[in-house]
This record gives sequence, C-alpha cells and structure tokens, in this order.
Amino acid sequence: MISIGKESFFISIKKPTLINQFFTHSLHAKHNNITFNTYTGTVTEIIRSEHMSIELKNIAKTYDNKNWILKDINTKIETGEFFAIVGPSGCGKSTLLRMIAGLIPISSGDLQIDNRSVINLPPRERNLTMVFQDYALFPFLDVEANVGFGLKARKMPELKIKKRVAHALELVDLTALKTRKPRELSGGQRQRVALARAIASDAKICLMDEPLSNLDAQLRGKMRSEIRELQQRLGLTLIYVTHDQIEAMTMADRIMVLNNQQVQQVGSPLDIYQHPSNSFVGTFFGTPQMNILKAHCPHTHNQQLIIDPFLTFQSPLDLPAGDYFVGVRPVDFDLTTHVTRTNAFVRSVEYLGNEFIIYIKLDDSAEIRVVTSEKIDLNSNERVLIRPKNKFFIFDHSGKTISFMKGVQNNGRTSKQETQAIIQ
Ligand SMILES: Nc1ncnc2c1ncn2[C@@H]1O[C@H](COP(=O)(O)OP(=O)(O)OP(=O)(O)O)[C@@H](O)[C@H]1O
Repeated sequence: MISIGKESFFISIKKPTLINQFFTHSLHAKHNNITFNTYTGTVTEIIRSEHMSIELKNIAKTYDNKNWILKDINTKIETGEFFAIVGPSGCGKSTLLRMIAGLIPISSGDLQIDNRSVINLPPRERNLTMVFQDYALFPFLDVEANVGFGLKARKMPELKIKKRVAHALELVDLTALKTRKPRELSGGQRQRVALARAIASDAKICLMDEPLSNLDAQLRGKMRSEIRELQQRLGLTLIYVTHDQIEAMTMADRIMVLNNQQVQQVGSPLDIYQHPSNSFVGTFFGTPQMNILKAHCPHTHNQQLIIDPFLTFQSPLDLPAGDYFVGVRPVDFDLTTHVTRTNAFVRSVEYLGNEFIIYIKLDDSAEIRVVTSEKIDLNSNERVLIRPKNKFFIFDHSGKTISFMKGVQNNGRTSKQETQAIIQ
C-alpha cells in the first residue's frame, strides 16, 4: 500500500522503473513524501531501497586494540554485483565479511548498505543472508525445515513459508530430497540446502564465506557455475570470500585483493590479471605462478634490465639505474633447445596432459617456470635458452608495478608508439 497525503493506493511493483513512471506520469508526485508498506520516504528513496549497494568507508579492525587486522578498507559494491574478496590465509577476509554481516563490530570506519549507515544495526536488520563454509545446518531438522528455519523465526505465516521453501528448493534442484536430514546428503547437496536457505530469505544481499571449500574439485567446478547462475537470475548483490584465485577469477564481476591488512587492488578479473598493481597481486593470480626475477638496470636513462648475460629485457621506459624485479608469466617465455651459449639448465619437467611445466635453473640459483604445450623431449641438466615474448611486468624494489607490456604476436618488437599506448 502506498499513501500520498490522505490518499492510499494498492500497487504491486516489480521494478523500480515502474514506480518511477507511476509517479512521474500519473501522479506527478516525484518529490512528495509517501509510505510504502512500513517504509516512509521520498519516491527516490523508495526506488533506491530496491537497490542494495554496500559501501565500506575507512573500515579498520583490531581484536586486541594493539594489532590491526585490517586498515583503510574502502570500496563500493554495486547492486547485483558478484564481488569476491580474496587473499592468503589469515589476511582478514572472514573478519571483513563478518563485520559486514554485523556478527562482529567494526573498530573504526563506516559501513553503509543502500546509502545508510548500518554499523549500529543487528544482523537481522541488515537485509542480508550468509552462507558459511560448514553450511551451518541443523542436524535434527530435515531439508525443508532447515530452509524454512529463518522464516519461521521471523514468524512468517506457515503457508507463505511453504511456498517460499518450495520455490527455493526447486531453484537448487532439491525438491525430491526435502524430507532428508543433513547427514543423509552429500557435501554438494548440503551446500545446496545452505544456498536454498539464503534464497528463501529473500534478502537482496548474500554473503558467502568459502562455501565450496569442503567439496571435491569436480563438484566445486559445477557449484561455481550454479552459484553464479543463481546470483544472476535473482539479481543478488553477492560478496564471496575465497582464498582460491581461480574461483574468484571465474565467478566474480570484481575482485578485492587483501594482503598485509590492506586492499592491494580492486578490479575486474581481467584487469587484475593484466594490470596487477604490484608483484603480490601478479603472483597471486595465474597458475603456475608468475616468475619474479631480480634484475639490474646498469645506467640511468637506460632501458636494459639484465637478469643474466643470456637473459635481458628491454624496458619500454627509461629507468633510473638500480635494482628491479621483472615478472613473467610461465606461458610468456620462448624456449630453445640444443643450445650451448646459455646459463639455463633444465631441472625437471612435469607433464600435465596438454602442457608441460619446465623448471629451469639459472646460474645464480633463481628458478624459472616455463609452460609450453609443444611436445618436448628434455633431459635434466640439458641446456636451454629462454627468451621473453615481450609480455612482462616491471616492479620497483618494493614490488609496485612500474610498467607492463601487452604481448606482441609479430616478430617480438613493439614500436615506441605502441609501447606508450599500452603502458599504464
Ligand atoms: N576472534 C578473534 N580474536 C582474535 N583474533 C582473531 C579472531 N578472529 C580472527 N582473528 C585473527 O585475525 C586474523 C584474520 O583472520 P580471518 O579469519 O579473518 O582471516 P581469513 O583471511 O579469513 O583466513 P582463512 O582464509 O584462513 O580463513 C588472523 O590473524 C586471525 O588469527
């Protein structure tokens, strides 16, 4: 029901745009104060209430008032976005998610949902739902009761609960198993019950903490696409915590990388892969890991980065003399065999079905991983020549990215203009 002044209207609104048209064209009441069920506000506010963005403003966390687990966390997660938080174990991913959920307090900063601060609101008033790593199912309740538990606690009428639960179970393809207890289900099915519970709650924001980590690799792959598909279909704003870079890469619209208490980078999977902000982000994404090699630039205004007499890189920028790091993904090397002039030796070769990982040792003990799909017959200690394909990153001594180059598919040379165009 909507009331404007003394008049009341019953309308059913599926899309914010409809309410907008309704008021601008029929009632010309765009700036009037109106009531929508129990919610009062201007039309614009009500339209926005359909949107569920989350803003983290200078969020910081300490558990003991001494050590900061997280500092300066700033980002805005848009309505309907699949947002992954990734980082190594212990970097504070779960802590951040629990603060958003309201399960633990924020030490400083502000958290806004739909442009309103929620730091003083308990979890149940934040219009969100959470899926935990261990699914948090009640062992003594069957699937149907587990999915409807939250709705019952909110005292929703029995018939409405039944309808919602049935719909959620249908969406995750569990209708046939609704009378089973959690112990009678496989890991993947339990995970689907947890998903169904989140769907049934009808919250527009869903938080997931490593929801697939208890599943085997094959099932994980299947569930990844199922969760992504559901998120899209329901238009959920989804925050997904994982330490698995592949999960983040394949599922998320955007990724936040956390390390050393801070945000290292926020961006789309492709952006993060192609333009890592530092060597940590560069090595975190991609398997096998990006090679990070110590390099030296001998003279200021020079473009040569020397790793070894037989392995040098031509920087696209003039560099001051000094030490740098060069980052090269394993697929971005060319390998030549049957050579004599080189300091690189094969240490071992791993065959992965359709490609080989070749571990190569340089004189100065650095080890380089090279991936090739060409059929290759190499022996340990065989000499090889490795040459970069002109697709590499330069990091300064602290690991910050100075430049990257896009790969060139021609003869390996890039013109100055092309180079400038692709350097950030
Ligand atoms: N209740 C607590 N009291 C004190 N320290 C805590 C508490 N919970 C977590 N920590 C610490 O905070 C840091 C971040 O923990 P958190 O669980 O958020 O990391 P994470 O990135 O989710 O790790 P993982 O990937 O291993 O789950 C860790 O050093 C952890 O020991």
